[in-house]
Amino acid sequence: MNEVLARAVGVTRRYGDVTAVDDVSIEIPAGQVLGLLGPNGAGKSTIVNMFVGLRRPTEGRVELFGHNPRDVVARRRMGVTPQETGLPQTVRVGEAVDFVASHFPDPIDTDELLARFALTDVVRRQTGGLSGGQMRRLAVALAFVGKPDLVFLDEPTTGLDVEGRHTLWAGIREFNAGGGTVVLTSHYLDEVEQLAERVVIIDRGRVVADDSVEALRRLTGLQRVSVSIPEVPPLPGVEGVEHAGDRTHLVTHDADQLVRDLVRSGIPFSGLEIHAGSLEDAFLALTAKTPAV
Ligand SMILES: Nc1ncnc2c1ncn2[C@@H]1O[C@H](COP(=O)(O)OP(=O)(O)OP(=O)(O)O)[C@@H](O)[C@H]1O
Repeated sequence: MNEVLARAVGVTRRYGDVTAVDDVSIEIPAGQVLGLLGPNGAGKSTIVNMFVGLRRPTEGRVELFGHNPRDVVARRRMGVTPQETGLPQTVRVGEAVDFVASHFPDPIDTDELLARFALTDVVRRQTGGLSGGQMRRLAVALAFVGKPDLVFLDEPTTGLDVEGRHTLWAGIREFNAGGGTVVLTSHYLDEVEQLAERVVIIDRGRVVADDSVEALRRLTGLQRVSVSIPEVPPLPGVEGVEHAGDRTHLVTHDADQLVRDLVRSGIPFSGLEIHAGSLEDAFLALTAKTPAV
C-alpha cells in the first residue's frame, strides 16, 4: 500500500449524550480518492472535522501526516472545503485566493487555479455578488491554493447545477492525476461512483463498509438488466423497475433467468445491457435506510 497520509485509530467523538462517531478506524493512503458516504447525521462531517483539526476525538487518535492535525506542519500540507463558507461579502474573488495563498510557502498560481475551477471571469467580483454555484466553486478552489497533498471536500458539489458539478469533478480529477489525495463526502452516490475508487460507508457513527466501489456494487448480488421496451410484463424475480428516458432498468438477483423470461414473454425489446448493481443498491442494503438526498 502507498504511504498513509492520515489515519484515525479507534476514534470516538461524543457531543454530550450523542455519540456522533463510534470507534472508527480509517487509513488514507497517498494517491487515493476516498468517498465517505452515509445518511444525514451519520457522522461524516465530524470525521472530516477531526482529520482537519477542527474537532478533537473524545477517544482514540487521529494523525495527519504523522502529526496531530492541529499541528501547523501537518496543516500546511492539507486543504479543506467545509460545508459552509463564511467569506466576507465585500472581498473580491482574486483577493480571497491571494489571502489564503499568503499563508502558504509555495501556493498555486492564482490564474491557473481560477481557470481550473472556471472562475477566471469573476476574478474581480465581490464574493457577495457571486451566484450560489460560483461561491461553491470558489470554496472548493480555496482548498487547493496551498498545493496540498491531501484535500478534504465536505459535500463539494451540493447546490451546483450539472455543468458546475462537472467542472468540479474535472478539477478534482486533475488534482488526483497529479498525485493528489482526496477525501470526499457527498450525498450524490453517482458522484462517489464517478470519482472515488474506495468508499467508506458510515452509519450511526460506525464504519459499515470499507471497500472498492466495484466490490461494494457486487456485495448485494443485484444486477440491472437494461432494455428499451414498450411495456414491462409481470416477471418473476424482478426486485425493482426504474425508468430513465426511453430505457427501463430491471433490478434482479438472476439476470440470466430474467432475460430468458423476457424473451419468452414475446414483448419486443432492444438494446439489452446487463450491469452489476449500483453503489446505491449497496448503500441502501448496508444502511437499511433511504439515502440522504
Ligand atoms: N456541534 C454539535 N453538537 C451536538 N451534536 C452534534 C454537533 N455536531 C454534530 N452533532 C451530531 O452528531 C451526529 C453526526 O453529525 P455529522 O454532522 O457529523 O453527520 P453527517 O454525516 O455529516 O451529516 P450530514 O450528512 O447531515 O451532513 C448528528 O447526530 C449530529 O446531530
